[in-house]
Amino acid sequence: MDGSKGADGTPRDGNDEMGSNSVEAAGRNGQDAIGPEVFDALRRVSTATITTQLFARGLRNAFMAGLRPLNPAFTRMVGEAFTLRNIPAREDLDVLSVFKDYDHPQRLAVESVGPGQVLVMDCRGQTRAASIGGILATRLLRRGAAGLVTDGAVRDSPFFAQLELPSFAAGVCATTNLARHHAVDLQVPIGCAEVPVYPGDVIVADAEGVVCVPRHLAVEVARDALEQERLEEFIQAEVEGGAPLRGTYPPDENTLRRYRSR
Ligand SMILES: O=C([O-])CC(=O)C(=O)O
Ligand SMILES: [Mg+2]
Repeated sequence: MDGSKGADGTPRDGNDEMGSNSVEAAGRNGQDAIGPEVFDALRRVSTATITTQLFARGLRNAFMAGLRPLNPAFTRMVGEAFTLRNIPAREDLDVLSVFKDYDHPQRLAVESVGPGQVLVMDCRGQTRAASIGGILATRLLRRGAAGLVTDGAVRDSPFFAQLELPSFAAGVCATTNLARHHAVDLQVPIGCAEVPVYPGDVIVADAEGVVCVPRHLAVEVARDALEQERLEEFIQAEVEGGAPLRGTYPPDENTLRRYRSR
């Protein structure tokens, strides 16, 4: 990519407070190389901005439409995806006694999510049973998880409304998971709200919802998203001050000059 321009075509200014160099260095070594400054940057930008940055790179299906935060006081979330895939339940297999096995995939998933990771569950959009409940979510919190995401439902939702763990779901349903879901695989590619999620992708959420950033794009999206928001803050102030859209949004050369010399 042209070093002087962001992915949305807007120029970057020089005083990048995240420090582009340190960020790019952090991403060089592949799977284990996303630096904390990248997560910090993604935590500071909106999911809307991130979807624009992904769109500019050809990715149009990254936002998990329809998922809502369960505790409006805890929506900011950034972490690597730890995935759990469910298939439809079968009555003869999915009975209460399966949980006598502490290594049941649903329980194993909860006990495997690492500090800073986000448990992302594929429930095929099926909300007529819970995918997780309050006790398991509490365990995730104690393990240091960054949050949980499901395209199914949760049970114990009044508890989730108080829980200090960012949690996003497509609905609420008191019925236990076994009624609809059979947990099968951990750490495999999944679909969540029709969005592909690969283990290790970077999951970002705010009050609007959840977006999945493919891992290999996390560094540049974080960098360019910060710059997009700086510019948009300026544009917002211009529009609040009475500026018309023409020349302002998107900014023409005049507006950009004033932005750069502010
Ligand atoms: O059966 C479940 O989904 C688990 C549950 O209620 C909980 O974790 O509190
Ligand atoms: Mg419960």
